[in-house]
Amino acid sequence: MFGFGTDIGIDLGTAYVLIYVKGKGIVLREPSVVAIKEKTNEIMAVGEEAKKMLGRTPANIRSIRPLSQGVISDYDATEQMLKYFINKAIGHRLIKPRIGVCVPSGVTEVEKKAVEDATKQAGARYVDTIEEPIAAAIGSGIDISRPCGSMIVDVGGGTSDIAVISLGGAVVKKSLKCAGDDFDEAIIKYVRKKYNILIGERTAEQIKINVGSVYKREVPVDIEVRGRNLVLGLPKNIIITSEEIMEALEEPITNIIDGIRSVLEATPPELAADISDRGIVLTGGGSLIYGFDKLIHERTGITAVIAEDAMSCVAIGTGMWVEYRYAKGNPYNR
Ligand SMILES: Nc1ncnc2c1ncn2[C@@H]1O[C@H](COP(=O)(O)OP(=O)(O)OP(=O)(O)O)[C@@H](O)[C@H]1O
Repeated sequence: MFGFGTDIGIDLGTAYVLIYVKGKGIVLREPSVVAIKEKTNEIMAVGEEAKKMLGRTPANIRSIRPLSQGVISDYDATEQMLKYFINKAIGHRLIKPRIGVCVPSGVTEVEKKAVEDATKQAGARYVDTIEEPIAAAIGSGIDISRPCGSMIVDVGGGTSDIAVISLGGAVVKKSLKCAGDDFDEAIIKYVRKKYNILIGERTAEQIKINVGSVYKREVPVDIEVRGRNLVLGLPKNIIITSEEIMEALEEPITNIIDGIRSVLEATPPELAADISDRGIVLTGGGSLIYGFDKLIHERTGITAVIAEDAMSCVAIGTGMWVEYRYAKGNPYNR
C-alpha cells in the first residue's frame, strides 16, 4: 500500500520491538529475533516466527537476537529486522517516515550512531534518538517539564535504566547491563547447579513469568518444566517453586537495587524529597516480576509503583515525543 509520509516512534528493545505510529498509537509488538540461513545470510523469519525457532534450528539456520544488553550486536540483522517491522507497521510509503528511536542512557556515541544508521538504512527519512528513561517517564504519564524530581526505573530485557528526571532532563542517571535476560540466565544456572538439568532460554523465561518472585509470596506457586539431564543426557521433568526462583534471582536483583540506591545517593536533596513524596515509577517487562515493587520499598524505604502497561511505556513515550517534535510550528519539523 502506498501512502504519504508519517512519523513513527520505535522502542528498539533487546527483547521486543514496539512501533508507535503518529495518530494511531502502538501498532506492532514483536520479539527482537531474526532467523537467518547460514551460508547465504537469507532471512528466514523475523519476530514471533523467529522466536519460536530459538534453540530449535537445524545446522544451516541461525536464530539470533541482533541486540544484546540494549545495543546492536549484529548490525545487518538489526537493519533487516527493522526494515521488516517498519514495512509491516506502515506499508510502503511514497515519502519515507521520520523516526524517533530510543537508546539506553548509557550508550556510547558509536553505539548510538549504529542505531541511527541502521534505522536510516531500514527506511527512515530522518532519525532522532531519545534516551530510554526519558521516554519511559513520558510514557508512564509523568509531566517531565515540571521543576519536580521523578525517579524512573525501566527494567527491560538487556538493560535497567535508572534516572532522576526534572525540567525535561535526567539529573542523575545510571544504565546497568543487568535486566530480564540476566534473570533468565540466573534461572538456567540455578537449575543446572541444583538439579543437573539443562533448560533452554525460553523455558527459563516461562519459569520467570509464571512463578518468578523477588519477594516472599503469601502462597508459594510452582511450575513443571522439562529439561535435559546432564548426566544421562535424557529429557526429565522437574517442579520449580517460586521460593527457589527467589534464591536464583538474588544476585541480579541485588545489582539493580544497588543501582537504585546509588542513584538516590547522588540525587540533590530537594529532588530526593520530591521522590520520597511521589514514589519510584517502575516500567519495562522486567519490573513485572512478582514483588519487585515491594522489595524496592523494603530496601530503600521509598514506595514503588508499577506503571500502567509497563511494557509499553518506552514506546508510548517515544511516540508522544515524536508527535511533539515533528508537530507543525516546531523548529525540528523538517
Ligand atoms: N510478567 C513478567 N514477569 C517477569 N518478566 C517479564 C514479564 N513479562 C515480560 N518480562 C520480561 O521483560 C523483558 C522484556 O521487557 P521489555 O520489552 O521492556 O524490554 P526491552 O525493551 O526489549 O529491553 P531493553 O530495554 O533492555 O532493550 C524480558 O526479559 C521478558 O522476559
